[in-house]
Amino acid sequence: MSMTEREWQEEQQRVDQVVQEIDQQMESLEQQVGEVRADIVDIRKNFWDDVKLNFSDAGEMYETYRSMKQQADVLSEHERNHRLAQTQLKKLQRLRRSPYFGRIDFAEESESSAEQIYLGIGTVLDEEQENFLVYDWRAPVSSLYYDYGPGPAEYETPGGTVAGRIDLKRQYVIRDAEIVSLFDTGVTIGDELLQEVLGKHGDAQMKSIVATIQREQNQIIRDERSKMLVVQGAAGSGKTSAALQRVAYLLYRYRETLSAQQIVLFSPNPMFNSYVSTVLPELGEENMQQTTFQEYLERRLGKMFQVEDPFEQMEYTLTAMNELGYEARVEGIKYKASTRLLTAMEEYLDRLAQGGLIFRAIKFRGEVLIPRERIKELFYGIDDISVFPHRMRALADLLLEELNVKAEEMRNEPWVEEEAELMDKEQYQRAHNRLRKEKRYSENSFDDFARELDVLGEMVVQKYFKPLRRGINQLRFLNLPAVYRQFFLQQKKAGETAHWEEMCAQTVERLEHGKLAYEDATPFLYLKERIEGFQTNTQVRHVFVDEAQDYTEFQFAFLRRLFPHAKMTVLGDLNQSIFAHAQGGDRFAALSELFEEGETKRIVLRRSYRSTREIIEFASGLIEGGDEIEPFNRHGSKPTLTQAADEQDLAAKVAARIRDLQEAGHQTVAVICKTAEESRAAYERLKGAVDVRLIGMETGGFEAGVIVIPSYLAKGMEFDAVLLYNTSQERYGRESERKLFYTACTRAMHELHLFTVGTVSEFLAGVESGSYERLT
Ligand SMILES: Nc1ncnc2c1ncn2[C@@H]1O[C@H](COP(=O)(O)OP(=O)(O)OP(=O)(O)O)[C@@H](O)[C@H]1O
Repeated sequence: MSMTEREWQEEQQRVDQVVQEIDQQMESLEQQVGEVRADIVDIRKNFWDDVKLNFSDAGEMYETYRSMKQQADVLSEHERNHRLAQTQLKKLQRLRRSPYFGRIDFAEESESSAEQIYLGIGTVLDEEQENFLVYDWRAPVSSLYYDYGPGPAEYETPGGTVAGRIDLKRQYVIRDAEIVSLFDTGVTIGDELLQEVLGKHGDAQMKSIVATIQREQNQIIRDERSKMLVVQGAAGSGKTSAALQRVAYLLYRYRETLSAQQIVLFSPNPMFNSYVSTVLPELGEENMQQTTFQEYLERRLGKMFQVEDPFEQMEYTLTAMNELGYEARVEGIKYKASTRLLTAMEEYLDRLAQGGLIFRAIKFRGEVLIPRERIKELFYGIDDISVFPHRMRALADLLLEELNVKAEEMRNEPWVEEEAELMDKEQYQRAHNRLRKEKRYSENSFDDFARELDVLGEMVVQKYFKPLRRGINQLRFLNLPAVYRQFFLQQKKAGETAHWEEMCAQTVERLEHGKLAYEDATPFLYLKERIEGFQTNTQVRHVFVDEAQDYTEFQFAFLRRLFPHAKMTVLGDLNQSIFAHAQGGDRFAALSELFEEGETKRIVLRRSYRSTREIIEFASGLIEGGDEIEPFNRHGSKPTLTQAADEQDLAAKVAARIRDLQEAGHQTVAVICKTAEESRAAYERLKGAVDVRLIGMETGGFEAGVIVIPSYLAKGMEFDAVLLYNTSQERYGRESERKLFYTACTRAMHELHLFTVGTVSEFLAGVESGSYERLT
């Protein structure tokens, strides 16, 4: 539908009016901010003048304290207002540039005339503070815009459902207060606008999608009922985008009670954190907390072990297939990810309750003070067979008592007396004072001297025992690595396992070297927590897990326990299950068991927005069920496959393609290699010919330009153009590498180019030969 000249003018006039109002509000806010700032400076300057300082007696002191506290309170209240005003000011600045992006004319059932509802990233009220010039996109009424086209429509409010009719749905692109484009749309939010948004070049930062949120995404964003929201979404279907918009929505919906600190996003790697970090600030919201599961494991276990990270494990599974013990390790990775291990471990814990825990002797100056057997005896002698953590605490108390007895005995040992004699004057004085206070001095100076020595001896022993006591309080007498090891020494073969003994032996050996493999980290931590007591986080209200296909069932069970008061939003794509532990089956099904029946909701996203139709059609041939993925109708050139003669030819051809892509104006170009090893080699070959950056685990940030990156690190991100460095059968031949290959292809927005030396991967057999172009 085309817009008449007059309509356009009228719309621009309205923009002008709103901008005027925003200007006024900004002006008065700025003035307010200025005043508050002046006040703050003033208070700070006069802080000590305004409080009455008087410390002469208790009453006065209290007065002084009160007056100081009052001043401090006034100051912090002012500072809070200042911060709020400044946030508001920033939001208005953004709104001034682009006050809204959508409009619906909605007539409630009972009324004949429609109200015009404009949607932007924040609320703008008119001068009287009565009418909404712009509604926040998260307001209840705004969901109409995302859920319906013209015709009957309804939305939920806290007070109930409001039904009516949409007469018009219009979209705007406004830049610097000028309407750039304007169109009316049907049910789905304008393909035109989406086309425009998606056709753009990518940059190093993820964008907000408020203006074009799709109906099925809106369901995810606004869900308030589910305790567990599970999203299975195709590559590029907007899972991460929806998750971030959902955070913004929750912060708005529960603004009185929920803060950004109470929301945690688990992301795949630190680089990803930087990639998504601008989305929320762009919407005028504070960022939620971001972490990786590895970061958590490190924090909990890093002092005890050298903990392997998931990408090291990945690199091993992708490169070490010819090494001894490879199969056993991969088998172990799968077993240790499963709830079979969880069950076996629970049984083990039941056995441990009766006997078999392993302790460390408490040693002092190289000698055993309390032997292991004694600790064991004490532990299993505790009558109360309640839960482990309580028994541990009781044991610690018994050991502390035992330690006191030892201290008593030790007091008169020669080394103690020697140390006591070496004590300085001050310490002597303290011993003296103590005896006086306790009225233990007699008239006999010889006895008194002995007593003094006794007290000094006690002081010496106590000083030396301090670390022991601390250790006992931290339950360091428990030998957890040995307890974990023992499990693998005793555990009988579980199910279909061809390399059981070898896997167990490997596990035991690694632990003996102070190493904890990634697959062992969560089970180990679980065992530790079950025995010592779970450390939970009761502050967090919402946990988001992105790239959820990478997590094990075991890890989910763990997260659930770690955040007992949180709702969970779990987003992933089973077709991108690239870890060895994650092959096959609907692994999200088990998630519903973490909560009560009816508390879990599943949403499936089939539409893919990232890549052109040509790229999706190519990539979906690589996986089973790929035909269920619906490409968004945006066209580009067909993917290409270039045959290279050898490694040198390969690098030359890749470099030439990179130059072409840069000339065509692509900002972000990724050369994706299978492994870190291959990435390094490719980088060495390319760096002389083109300006490239090598990305590894330790890379924290993400910038525009050309990068060389291992496949598993590129996960979750997107690039204007993707070049797959070497897609030979040798590199991508094992069935377990299929999803890795697919994941790499789906990182491309506009162009996808494959290169190969020798026979190309068999995975391409599933792809229609017409869907890509062969080059030499
Ligand atoms: N409603 C939308 N409007 C505009 N762009 C969208 C929309 N939904 C998704 N996109 C765009 O599609 C691309 C892919 O989105 P996103 O990274 O969130 O997908 P994903 O499902 O997390 O992908 P993957 O599983 O491959 O990591 C991004 O560029 C995003 O901006």
